Amino acid sequence: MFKALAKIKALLDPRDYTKVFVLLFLMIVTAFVQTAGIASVMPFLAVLSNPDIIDSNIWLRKAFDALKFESKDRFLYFLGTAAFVVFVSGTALQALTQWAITRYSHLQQYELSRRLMAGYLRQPYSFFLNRNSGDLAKNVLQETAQAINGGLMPAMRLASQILLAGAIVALLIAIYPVLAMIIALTLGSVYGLIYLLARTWLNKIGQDRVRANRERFTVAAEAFAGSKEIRLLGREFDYLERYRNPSKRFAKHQANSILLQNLPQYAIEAIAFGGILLVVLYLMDGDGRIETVLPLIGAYGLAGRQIIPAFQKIFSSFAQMRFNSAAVDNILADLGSQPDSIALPQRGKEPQPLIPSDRIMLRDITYHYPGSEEAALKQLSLTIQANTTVGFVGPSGAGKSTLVDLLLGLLPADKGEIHIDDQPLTEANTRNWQAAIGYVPQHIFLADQSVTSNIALGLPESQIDQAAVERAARLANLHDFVISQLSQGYDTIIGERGVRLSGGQRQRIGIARALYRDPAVIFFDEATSALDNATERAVMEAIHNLSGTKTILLVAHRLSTVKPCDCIYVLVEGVIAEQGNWNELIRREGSHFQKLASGLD
Ligand SMILES: Nc1ncnc2c1ncn2[C@@H]1O[C@H](COP(=O)(O)OP(=O)(O)OP(=O)(O)O)[C@@H](O)[C@H]1O
Repeated sequence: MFKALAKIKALLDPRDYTKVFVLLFLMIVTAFVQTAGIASVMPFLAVLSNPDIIDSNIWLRKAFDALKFESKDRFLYFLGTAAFVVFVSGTALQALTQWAITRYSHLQQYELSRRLMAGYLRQPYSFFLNRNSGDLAKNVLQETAQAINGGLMPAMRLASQILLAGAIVALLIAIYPVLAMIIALTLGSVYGLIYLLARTWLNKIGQDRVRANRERFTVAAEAFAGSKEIRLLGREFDYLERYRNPSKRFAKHQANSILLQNLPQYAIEAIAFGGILLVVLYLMDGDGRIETVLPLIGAYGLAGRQIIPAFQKIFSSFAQMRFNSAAVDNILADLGSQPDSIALPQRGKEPQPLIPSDRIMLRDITYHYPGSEEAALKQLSLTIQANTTVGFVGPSGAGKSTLVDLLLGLLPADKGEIHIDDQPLTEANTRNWQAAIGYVPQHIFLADQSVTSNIALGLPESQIDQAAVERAARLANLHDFVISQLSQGYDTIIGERGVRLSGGQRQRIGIARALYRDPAVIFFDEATSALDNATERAVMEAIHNLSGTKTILLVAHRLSTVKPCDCIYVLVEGVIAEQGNWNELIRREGSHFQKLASGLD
């Protein structure tokens, strides 16, 4: 139990701990006032059934005299009104507590999902290589709600109901100890027994719920991302089947946990009804005087009305916390310590670009992908002179994209160093290095936004420099197309993943995006493969025109793309096999480059 509470504490924003104490204070006051409401009915019923009790009962006499009442009838009205006011205050306080708990919990849900999202965004790039994006989105959007609604909320409710039930039981003990003990023990043991029996099962279905949810999100994300291929292959039914099983398991577990939470209520209601009849008979069996019995019955009736739901809520909170402990664990695992995390850049505070003026140097770089035995890069060393254009070619799987990702500061080398001029690339200056870079990847990510927003990706509209957008679009050979063929020019929305554009147009948006910041170093990773020959020639001409003023690194399959490069590196199985300019390499007999040129490698 303490472990569960410690986990729930870890879900909270530490800045909000004091609010938990305020809530606890509110709960204590509520429990006290509600119990006072129950107790306050006793003097009223005692006087109602026998007005002469005012003379014989010392407390009633004192109150009657102190408040200077003259008639017993008026005193009775006063007692009734007082009981009503205290009772209503208790109920109002209960409503206030529930409101505060609900509001606090929902704000914590927002805060938790924001913290988790920030945590993910801070993760190193290698984290995303091993995680499913559908799973991450599900954790941020849905599982945080589950952890709060099924972990934090019930824990709060548990505290408030334990306080209330405790206070009522204490009152009942003060009135009639034996009966109070019987009631507390009966309720406690019925609920306790059901909980003990269901505990392990709740754990099991809670864990499977998390698994089933992950599976159904992954299948749904795959089905929509691959809708084209799935349709062509006619695999819709297979995807539906793959979705059906986890989806059904998920629904079943949710329903079963709710059913279990409510199940004892029905049994307890029957027991309670019989119990009240027994209490009445038992009390009447004593001295049997109505003025003694009626206040007790009244107090027990009201207490029962409060205590049974309180026990029910205590039980359902325990059950809910047990069922959702796997969801809480799942969030905490990702929220936990993130030793590799990188601080997010502050808004409006662009890091100072780290621009190479002399060279970019790699020394003895080795890199293994996580879980992979074979190194993708093996003791690779090379020097790129600043403001030159270099090309990387090589057979598929040779390590070209891996080399680019290391140079981009996205993957950390296992061994070796990268130097920008004389500065080693470290965690501290990676953001500065990245601020100097423009990157066009193999697969361009496009947002379902306007052309302008895609070129200035992620920037708020007010901060977009439209002149820079157009300059970049002209360089990428995109401007004429946007102006003449898109109905709303740069404001045209291009659809999810750019579905309303051709492959070549998408790639040109990617190129314009890389050029938008007017970077000093530009990486093209197979960036022109989707362009037709004429467009590629035009784009490459524009890019090569930048050489001399910028450092340009090109990864290419089409050898013609790297022909004008100052230096071409041939990568084979993670090492630089050959290097030189086009003329040198093409003349080398039996070289890898010759094989690549003739299409044999
Ligand atoms: N995320 C990953 N996890 C494990 N291994 C990977 C991962 N990405 C790439 N690899 C492996 O690393 C090696 C180099 O891959 P890389 O993508 O760098 O090659 P490439 O030269 O760019 O190939 P291509 O020209 O086909 O794009 C390959 O053997 C590949 O299987």
